[in-house]
Amino acid sequence: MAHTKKKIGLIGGGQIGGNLALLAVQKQLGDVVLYDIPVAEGLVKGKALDINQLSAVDGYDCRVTGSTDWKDVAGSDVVIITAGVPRKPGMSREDLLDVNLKIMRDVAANIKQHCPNAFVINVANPLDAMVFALHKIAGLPKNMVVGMAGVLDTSRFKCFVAEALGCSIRDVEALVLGGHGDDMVPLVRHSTVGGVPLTQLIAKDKLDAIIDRTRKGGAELVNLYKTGSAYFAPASSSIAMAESYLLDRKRVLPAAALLEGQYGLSGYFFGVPTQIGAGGVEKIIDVQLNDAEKAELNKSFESVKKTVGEVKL
Ligand SMILES: NC(=O)c1ccc[n+]([C@@H]2O[C@H](COP(=O)([O-])OP(=O)(O)OC[C@H]3O[C@@H](n4cnc5c(N)ncnc54)[C@H](O)[C@@H]3O)[C@@H](O)[C@H]2O)c1
Ligand SMILES: O=C(O)C[C@H](O)C(=O)O
Repeated sequence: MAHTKKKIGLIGGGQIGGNLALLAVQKQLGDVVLYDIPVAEGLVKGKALDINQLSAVDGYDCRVTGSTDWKDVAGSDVVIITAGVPRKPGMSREDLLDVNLKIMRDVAANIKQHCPNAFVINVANPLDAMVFALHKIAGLPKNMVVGMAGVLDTSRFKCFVAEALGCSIRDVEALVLGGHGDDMVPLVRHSTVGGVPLTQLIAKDKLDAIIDRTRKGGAELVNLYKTGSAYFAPASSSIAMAESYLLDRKRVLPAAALLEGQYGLSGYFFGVPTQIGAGGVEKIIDVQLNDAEKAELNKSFESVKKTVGEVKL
C-alpha cells in the first residue's frame, strides 16, 4: 500500500528534537524520523521507542523512528533542524556561530541530497545566520526555507502581557519583528488585547519592562537551566509552522524569511510576518511602520548582517 501519511524529518534528537517528535505524534501530523549523529544513536532510538509506547496508551497512529542514517530522512515533507549546540550562561547566541555553522554545513548538504522537496524550518542558533547558510548550501527555493524565532518571541511577549493583565492569553494579539537577538522589535503599537490597544491597558514603564524581558527571554531560560536553553516553547512554536504548511492552514506567523525589498531590506533572512501554507512561505507582509519602529528594525537588521558577514561557506 502506498505511504499516504506525511513524513516529518527532525534533525537533532536533543531537547527540542525530542519534544518536536512528541508534539508531532500527539497532533498526528505524520510519521516522524528523529535523526541524530551516530554517537546519539541510543538517544534517538530510546526517544522513538518511548514515544511509540505512549502512542499505544493514547491511541496515536503516527510512528517515530530513531535513526542515524540520512536515508531514513529522505523524502520528508517537512524537515525541522535543531542540530546545534545551545548556549550556556554568559554566552550570546552569536558565540555559537562557528560550532553550529560546522554542523549546518553537514545538515544542509544532506538536505540538498535527500530532501530537496521539503519545507525546511531551521531552529539552530544564531538563528538568522544559520538559516542564511542553510539556504545557500542546500540551494532550496526561498519559499521552502524559514527560520523559527518570531513565533517564540511573540509568544513570550503575549505570555508576559497576559500575566501583567491577569487576562486570558487567547485574547492577546501581538507581533515581534526582526532578528532573533536582543534588538528584536516588539511592535507595541500593533498589539491588542481583545481588540483594545495594549498602550491603553498597560502603563509605559510596565510595557517597557515587558519589552525588555521579551528581548532577553532566551537568556532568562539559559540562566535558569544553566546547561542549555529553552525547549518546550521552541518546540511548540516550530510545530505551529510545520502544521500550517502540512495542513495548508495559511496562518500568518512571524518567521525568518528571505527579504527582497520588503521593509526596504534585501538579501537576508529576517523576522517578518509570513503566510505559511502548502506553498511554503506564500506571502511576506510588509507592515507599515513609523520612523521610530523603522529605526529599531534597521538596527536589528544591521546586527543580523554583521553576524551573517562572519559566515564563511
Ligand atoms: N530559534 C529559537 O528560537 C531557538 C530556541 C531554543 C533553542 N534554539 C537552538 O536550537 C539548537 C538546539 O537546541 P537543543 O536544546 O535541542 O540542543 P541539544 O544539545 O539538546 O540537542 C542538539 C542535538 O543536535 C545533535 N547534533 C549535533 N550535530 C549534529 C549533526 N551534524 N546532525 C544531526 N544532529 C546533530 C546533537 O547530538 C544533539 O542531540 C541550539 O542551537 C539552540 O541555541 C533556538
Ligand atoms: O536563547 C537561546 O539561546 C535559545 C533560544 O534562542 C531562545 O530564545 O530561547
